Amino acid sequence: MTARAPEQQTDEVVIDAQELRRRYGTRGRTEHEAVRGVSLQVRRGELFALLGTNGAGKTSTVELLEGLALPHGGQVRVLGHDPYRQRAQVRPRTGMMLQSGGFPGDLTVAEVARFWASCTQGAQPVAEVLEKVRLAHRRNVRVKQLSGGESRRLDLGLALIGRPDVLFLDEPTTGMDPEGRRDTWQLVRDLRDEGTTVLLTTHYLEEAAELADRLAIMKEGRVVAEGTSAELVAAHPSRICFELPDGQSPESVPALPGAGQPVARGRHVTIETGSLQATLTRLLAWAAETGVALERLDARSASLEEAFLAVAEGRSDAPVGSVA
Ligand SMILES: Nc1ncnc2c1ncn2[C@@H]1O[C@H](COP(=O)(O)OP(=O)(O)OP(=O)(O)O)[C@@H](O)[C@H]1O
Repeated sequence: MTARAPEQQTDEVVIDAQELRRRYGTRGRTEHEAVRGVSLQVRRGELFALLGTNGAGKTSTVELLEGLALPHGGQVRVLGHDPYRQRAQVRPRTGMMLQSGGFPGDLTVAEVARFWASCTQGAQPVAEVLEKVRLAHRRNVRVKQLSGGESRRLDLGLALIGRPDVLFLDEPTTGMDPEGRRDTWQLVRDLRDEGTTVLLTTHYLEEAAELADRLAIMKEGRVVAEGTSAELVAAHPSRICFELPDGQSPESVPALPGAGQPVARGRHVTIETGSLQATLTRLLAWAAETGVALERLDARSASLEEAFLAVAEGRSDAPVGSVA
C-alpha cells in the first residue's frame, strides 16, 4: 500500500459532484436509476478510485463526470465548469480512457495515435506517448491484431496525448498481464506525481490499494463508503488464528483486550479484535506462561478486499467521509 504526501496535491477541488442522479429509460417499467445521489470531490493532484460490484453505477457516474451524459439531478463541475454544457472549456484539459476505444481495426497503432493527436490541442509527440505505454515496437501493427492488454495500453496512450490536467480511467488494466499492470500503475503514479488529477474505476482491489489516495465504494447507485484505504480497512476487525495442542480446551484461552469471544472449530481458534497489538501481546504472554504451543499462528489486519466485501454484502457501517 502506498502512502504519500504529494507536493503537487493542493486543496483545490477539481472534480466536484453533488447529488448526481442518472436514469436509463424514460417510461414505466423500463426506467432504472443507475446513479442515486452520488456526491464526491477530488482535489488537484489526487488519485481517486471508484470501486463497486458489477452494475453498481461506476461507469454511469464517470460518464457524468466526463460530460458524456447529462445528469437527471444534481450537478457536476470539473475544473470549475459544467463538463456537459461547457464542453469547450473542459474537454481540452481532460483525458478519457473509456472501457472500449472503438477505433477502426484496420488502422495501425501509429495511425490511430497520429489521428487522435491531430484532433487534440497541444498533443505530445506520438512516438513519446507510444514509448510511455510500451507500444513503440507495435507501432505498425493493425489495431485489430493487438492483444486485449495492448488495446488497453493504446487507449491509455490516447487519453494521455493532450497532457490532460484531469484523467478519467475506466478499468484501465482490465486484460493486462501482471507486468503490463505494474507498468501502467507506475505510469499513473508518475502522472499523478506530476500533478495530474486521476479518477479511475477498477475491479482490482490491489490496484486501488496500491494507487489511490482516496477511494469510494459504490453499491446500487450510491456511495456507501469513502476514505483512504487505511480508513476503510480500520473499520474492520483484525484476525488472529491458531491451533491448540490436542487436549487443550479453547475455554482455557483467557479474555483478551480488545477482542471478541474466541470461535473454536475443533483445535482451530479464530479471534477477531479491534486492537491487534494488545490482543496478540496478551495471547503470546498467556502461551508463554502456560507453555501452550500456538501452532500455525497467523495474525493479520483486515484487507481492503475484506472491507470491500463487507460493504458490498451490506455487513458494514464503513465510513462515508468527505473532502473537507
Ligand atoms: N445504456 C443503458 N441502458 C439501460 N441501463 C443501463 C445502461 N447502461 C448501464 N445500465 C444499467 O445501469 C446500472 C449501472 O451500470 P454501470 O455500467 O454504470 O455499472 P458499473 O458499476 O460500471 O458496472 P461494471 O463494473 O459491470 O462495469 C446497471 O444496472 C446497468 O445494467
